[in-house]
Amino acid sequence: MSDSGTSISDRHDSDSTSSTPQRTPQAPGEGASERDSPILPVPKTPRSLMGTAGRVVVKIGSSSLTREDGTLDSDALTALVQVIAARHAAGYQVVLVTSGALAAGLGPLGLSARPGDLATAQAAASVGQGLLVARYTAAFAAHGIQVGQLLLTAEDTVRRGHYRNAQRSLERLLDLGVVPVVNENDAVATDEIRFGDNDRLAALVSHLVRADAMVLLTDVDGLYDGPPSREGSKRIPEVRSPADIEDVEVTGSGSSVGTGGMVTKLNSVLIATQSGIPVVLTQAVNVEGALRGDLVGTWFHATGRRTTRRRLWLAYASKTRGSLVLDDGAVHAVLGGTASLLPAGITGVVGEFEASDPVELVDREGRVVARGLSAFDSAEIPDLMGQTTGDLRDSLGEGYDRAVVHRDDLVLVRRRRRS
Ligand SMILES: Nc1ncnc2c1ncn2[C@@H]1O[C@H](COP(=O)(O)OP(=O)(O)O)[C@@H](O)[C@H]1O
Ligand SMILES: N[C@@H](CCC(=O)OP(=O)(O)O)C(=O)O
Repeated sequence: MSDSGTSISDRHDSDSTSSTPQRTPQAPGEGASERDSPILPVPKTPRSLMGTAGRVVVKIGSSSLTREDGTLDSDALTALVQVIAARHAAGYQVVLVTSGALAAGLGPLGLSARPGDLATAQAAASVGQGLLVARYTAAFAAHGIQVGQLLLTAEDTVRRGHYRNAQRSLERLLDLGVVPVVNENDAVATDEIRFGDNDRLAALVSHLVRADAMVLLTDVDGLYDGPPSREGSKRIPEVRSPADIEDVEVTGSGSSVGTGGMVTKLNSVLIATQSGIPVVLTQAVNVEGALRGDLVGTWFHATGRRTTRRRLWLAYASKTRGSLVLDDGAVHAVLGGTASLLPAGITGVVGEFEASDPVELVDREGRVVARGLSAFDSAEIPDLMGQTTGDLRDSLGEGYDRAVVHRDDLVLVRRRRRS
């Protein structure tokens, strides 16, 4: 139990925006809570909920934890810990997702800049991670708080089994009043499975712990309507839906130490808000105000309700093996949100994949419409294309009269435009 007597949350979908510090025990796992919610209105997510959000994930980027010379900024770290410790003492739960391992490892290895090759970057992160957690351990200890380190890869946040393990550890740590300190497992994450930035990791951790809100801390005070360095660019205080920021210019390159710039932050925001978790994006120095619900940075309202782990994996963490080309009717049906992809709507298949592999569903121009799990091997599909399920049953037999991608195994990437 935490100092304040809080215990694990009962994290039902309906609970996601109305938390108080008092929580009731929950058995970790998936069960009914991992099923998609029925189509219900998205609860309102005003900033004022921050003040009483029972469980918050706070992510701080490398740019906010490093000095100009690239070394770790202990003062910034101490200031952040002070704010989180106060929140913890008030009976609220915080999961900290922190970057900075690589930066912390540069000095001890005599490196002056981020290494270009993966192996040296991994070595620096390996050296730096120990130092980083030692700093956090000492800084939280000054407030009587224990920290627990969790190093995750993309797979751990979405793959069955891995996901449950991570979820169980996080729940137990929070139950014990520990502040979990999470980073990507840089030393072992290969190019294939790594995030590279911690922004999406923070969103998937927020989903995993059913956070009530997520705070992204960086070196700029929120999302600007153009690159912040450009004269005249203004901060956007509030975003109600992705359509609000369709025309905003964002770049993937950010500070010299950060990875992904604003692009990965907006991806992260999309994952969280579509899962029912509102986000505040602001400068690290504003963390106290952000947690209080002050008008700092950019507030992104939740736009959806909690989605299944499988759909998250499909949308954000899986690597597709090939693609299915859809005719216009199939594109329209799939974008409608309730139809499965039937063989009749497929006009082509690209790449080699096996049944159950993730594939992209693309329109005639090659634009990705959705991602899904194919029910057939790529080699089988040419014989099914363009045929109705009735014809297929007659010609190939039962077992072929079904969807190529079932609705439950499909996530939209492009939304139907309002007409
Ligand atoms: N439209 C925009 N609004 C705000 N920041 C932007 C925008 N486009 C690009 N950026 C850049 O994103 C950077 C933050 O990303 P990054 O360096 O990866 O930070 P972190 O280390 O905190 O993850 C900012 O320094 C800013 O220059
Ligand atoms: N896991 C890496 C973080 C990579 C990174 O730069 O992330 P971010 O600063 O969030 O863009 C580290 O600890 O160095």
